[in-house]
This record gives sequence, structure tokens and C-alpha cells, in this order.
Amino acid sequence: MTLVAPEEWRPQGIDDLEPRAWEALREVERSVCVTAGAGAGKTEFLAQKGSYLLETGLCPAPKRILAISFKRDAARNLSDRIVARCAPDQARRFVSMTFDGFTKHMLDQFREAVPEDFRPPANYAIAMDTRDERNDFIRRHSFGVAADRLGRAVAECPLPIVEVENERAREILGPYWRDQYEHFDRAYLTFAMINRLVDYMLRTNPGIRQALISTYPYVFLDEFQDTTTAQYDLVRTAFGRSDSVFTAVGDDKQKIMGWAGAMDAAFVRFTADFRARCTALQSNWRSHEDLVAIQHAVATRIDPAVEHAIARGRRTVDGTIAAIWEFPTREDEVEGLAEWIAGKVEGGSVEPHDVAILVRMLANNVEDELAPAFTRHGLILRNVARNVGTIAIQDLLAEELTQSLLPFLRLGAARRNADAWAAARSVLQWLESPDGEDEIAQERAIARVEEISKRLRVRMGRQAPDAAANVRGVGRLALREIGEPLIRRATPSYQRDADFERVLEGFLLLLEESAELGGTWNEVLDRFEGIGQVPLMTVHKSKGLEFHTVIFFGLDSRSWRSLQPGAEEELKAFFVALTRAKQRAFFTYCRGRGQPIEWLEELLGDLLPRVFFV
Ligand SMILES: Nc1ncnc2c1ncn2[C@@H]1O[C@H](COP(=O)(O)OP(=O)(O)OP(=O)(O)O)[C@@H](O)[C@H]1O
Repeated sequence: MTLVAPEEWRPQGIDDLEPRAWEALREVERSVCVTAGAGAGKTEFLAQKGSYLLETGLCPAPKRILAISFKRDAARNLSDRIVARCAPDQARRFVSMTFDGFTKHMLDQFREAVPEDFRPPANYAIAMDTRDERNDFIRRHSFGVAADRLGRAVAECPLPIVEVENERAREILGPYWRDQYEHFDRAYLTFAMINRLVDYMLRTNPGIRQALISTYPYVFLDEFQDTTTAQYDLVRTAFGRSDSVFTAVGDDKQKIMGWAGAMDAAFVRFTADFRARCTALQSNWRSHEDLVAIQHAVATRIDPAVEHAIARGRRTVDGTIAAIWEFPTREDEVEGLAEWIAGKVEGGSVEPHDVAILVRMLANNVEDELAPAFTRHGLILRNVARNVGTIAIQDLLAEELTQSLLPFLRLGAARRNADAWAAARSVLQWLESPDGEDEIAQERAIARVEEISKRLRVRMGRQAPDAAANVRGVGRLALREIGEPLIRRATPSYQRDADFERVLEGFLLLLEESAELGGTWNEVLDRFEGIGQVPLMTVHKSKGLEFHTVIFFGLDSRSWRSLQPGAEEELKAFFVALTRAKQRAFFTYCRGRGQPIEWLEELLGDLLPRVFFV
């Protein structure tokens, strides 16, 4: 593989980087902390820095880059960009995982090295850390402690429990860990527990820690503002006082996970602990200048010292680009919203999937309220927060299984589909990990794509997607042809049957559901992916995404109960919603739902006018 000289390396897929981003990219000796506002291209920056390190050989084979994100789709998105830009043998050395995926992978790989007192059995299962489950434990043991407090203590107290200083915490945490291991039909671990187990394992096995450091001389941390104290402890245990160079990116103004334990002053601590150099990016590549002006007004309220971002997005729409839409009644609000979107879609100015409906909470209730009006106007609303089986649609779409099967199903539906072909080939190359320079392996992957898609085409050509069993059958056929063991071997989170079955069942259920309206296979797959549908999601789920038009449903004192003048995290949630928009951001309001949030309207004044729908 030919390497590029560092001074000759150029970014790919974008024209250029801003000067500060160039400096942070070329910093390879020392950790850097890149703070930047919304749309500043933080994810893009990480993708470019990954390509730079791999293509110049600054991260030489067999060394790897570990990129840790918070959400599966963010992790996937980052690795897709690297796969598209780097040679396969380089892209394979870019390991992009979620924090939970990384810790679970470490535990599964080194479970035997966890000291015996806390070593979980091999058949442990993942348990979601719910308040109900913690309350059940508290009741059974008659402990007088709040569920949230217990959750925080589990996450924050290092193992072994006998060494925890606080006596009360020791008294409760000992039984809690035993309960999780022994009370149920099998051992159940939450991700917070896995985090602590891996931390314990690394502290007691310096050899494993050393191997980790030497495998990953470069570590990227995306959305660093959301790192929890427990995760940060683990990062320090694993890589503290080592030569690994960190690149942490994030935006403190988008810190909306405080309730989930995101630590305070994350960037300040990181800069001190890792002697990092700090830089702040200035551009906003997503939004045009009129939207950036509104975003700046909110940003200033969060951080009075914030720099005004330089808007790099181009405005492509006329008329009002941001407003509060006031409706007389809730029915008018629902109807007006559906009618407006239908009008814009019919006019051809925007695709349904590029208009997002955001809500503060309770997306399922809003779906019930909106869906009938949307149907009447010929629109399909897709609530991506809804579960299929036990997995949310948005999470399912980002799963490796989905990403592996979909391109093949697309090729089964229609032979000519260049994007699906490229994706299918990259899936197989990734699964089989053939060396990028091995032409025979490359040809084998090409031949296999041809073979698998031909078999799927025969089956899908014979059977229209109408009966449930038939749709499931095609999904299972794709899995069999690509190879279930291959997909599971390549995906750490699928090692346990229950984890894999949960995703597979969600996949088959959504496929079945997408076939309910009939049509061609391609139409079914479009529905599966949400193409041609208006997405509905909570602000928290919209983080990291972007849409042509964003409509926030319900800006009032009840929907945003906690949006008080001093409530920083709620204002940040509002900021996240506002900054997802590339061209337009609207907020609906009606008196039937609650009162106006006056201080916010005063803050934004003419920038966010009220428009009355009668
Ligand atoms: N240097 C660049 N030149 C042109 N476009 C860019 C550049 N960097 C990023 N973009 C584009 O700008 C948009 C925002 O980038 P990205 O999603 O990486 O930003 P971000 O900082 O992660 O945003 P946020 O924190 O708001 O989620 C994307 O559409 C991306 O493709």
C-alpha cells in the first residue's frame, strides 16, 4: 500500500478544513481537545483525522485507532466514512465502537482475567438498567435508598466493593452485585456494571492494559461532553499515563445527558489529566447565517463567552425560516402541521424524510395524535423511537445486522443498484477481512456478492412481498447466504444468542411490517429504511442528526416543563433541537397544551417571530 507524505495529504469528500481543524489534525504527538458548536463538523473532523493517520502511515500497521462514540449510528457513520476513503487494509485498523460496545467486547475477550470474586459466568445476559428493577431490589432487601442514588453508586463505585470507602454504599452494593449474579435464572449485568468489571480487570492485569495501549496508539472520543464519570475512570485506567494520543471532540452546549450521569467540567478535567491542547472550531457547515444568528442567541445564554460561529451553509429557501406557529386548538395544530408538510412535499421543495418532527418526550403519544392527520394528507409518519420487538427502530437501523443484510436485499430487489453493490461488497470485505492488496480475495468478494444477490433475486422475483412468512423467509435467506456465523463473529455485541436474537427478531418484524402495505420489494425496503416517511423522534434521539426542516411539536410551559431561566440542561436540549436544522426550524404552539415560555421568546425576540394560523 502506497503511503501519502503528511504534507501532501488532502482531505477527501470535502473541499477543505478550517485552519484550526488543520492544526488539530496535524497534532499527532499530543492529545487534543476540540470543542466546537453545532454543525462544526466534529464527526467529519474525526473521520478526516482517521484517514490522515492511516493514509500517511503515522498510525502504521498493525497499530489501530480506537474511535469511541455514544450512539451506534454515530459509530457506524464514522467507520463508513473511513471505509469509503481508505484502502481496506487501512480501514480495518479503524475500530469504531460505542462505549458500551467497547466495554462489552473487552469483558467478553478477557472475562477469565476478571478477579474471581467478581468474575461473571460466560452465559451472562445484558440487563437494561431500569428504575423499576432497582426498586425491586431495594424492596426485596428493605434498603432505604432511592433508585437513582443506587444507580449512581453502582456506576461510580470501583470494584472490589470491600474497598469502597463509604460504609453505607458498601452495605448496599455488596448485596446488589450478588443479587445480579445469583437472584435470577442467570447472571444479569448492566452496562454500568460491565464498565466497572473492565476497569477492575485492567487494574489487576497490567499485561492486558499494556496490550491495549500498544494496539491503540490513537484514541478518538466523540461527543465527549456526554462521558460519564464511570466511563472517564475507565478511560484513565486504560490509557492514563501512557503514550496513547487522544483526540476528544464535543460541544458543552449540547450536554443533555446530565441525568444519565454525564460528568461536569468534562473538557477541563480532560485537558488537565491528559495535558491536552485545546482548540475551538469556528465554522457551522450545516446551517445558513439566518439560522446561525438564532442559534447564537441561545448559545450566548448557555455560555456568554461563546464565539459567533461562521455560517458556511447556503440558504436555499425563501420566506420565514424560523418561527413559533401558534394554533387556536390542538386539532388545528395537528391538522395545520400535516397540511404544511404535505404542501411542501407536493411542491417538490423537500422530501418527507428530510422534515423531522421533534418532541421533548413521549414520542409514542405524539405519534397517536399526529398519525391520522398525516395519513389523511397522504404522509406517513415514522416514530423512530417506537420498538419493534424489544429494539427501537432508530437503533435497529444502525445495527450491523441491518447494515449487512439491507444492501443484499436491495440487490435481490433490483440488479442495477450501484450504491447497494458497493455497500454489499464492502460488507463482505469487512466480514471476511480480506487484505486490501490481495486481488484474489477482492475478486472472491465480488464473486460472492454476485452469487448471493442472484440467489436472492431468484427467490424475490418468484415471490412478491405479501405474506408475513414469505417476507421473513427472504430475510432469513439473506442471513443464511451471507453467513450468520460470519456476521456474529465480526460483531462483538452478537456473541451471545439473546443479544443477536433480539436484533434479528426486530429486523424481521420491521420487514414484515414494511410489507403490510404491499408493493414491490424495493418499496418495502424503502419503507423499512424510512425513505419517503416523516421521522418523529425525541430531541435526545435527534442529537448528531440533521434535517432540511425541523419542526418542534409543542413549545409550551407544559411540554417543556423544566425549561426555566436557570435550567441549563433543558436550554441545551432546546439548543440541540434548534441546531438540527439546515434550512428551517419551526416550533408549534397552542393554548390547549400550555402557556408560552415568555423569557425564551423575549430572548429570541424578532429572530423567532410568532405566526398565527387561523
Ligand atoms: N469541512 C467541511 N466542509 C464542508 N462540509 C462539512 C465540513 N465539515 C462538516 N461538513 C458537513 O457539515 C455538516 C455537519 O457536520 P457534522 O455532523 O460532522 O457536525 P458536528 O459538529 O458533529 O455537529 P453536531 O454537534 O451539531 O451534531 C455535515 O453535513 C457535514 O457533512
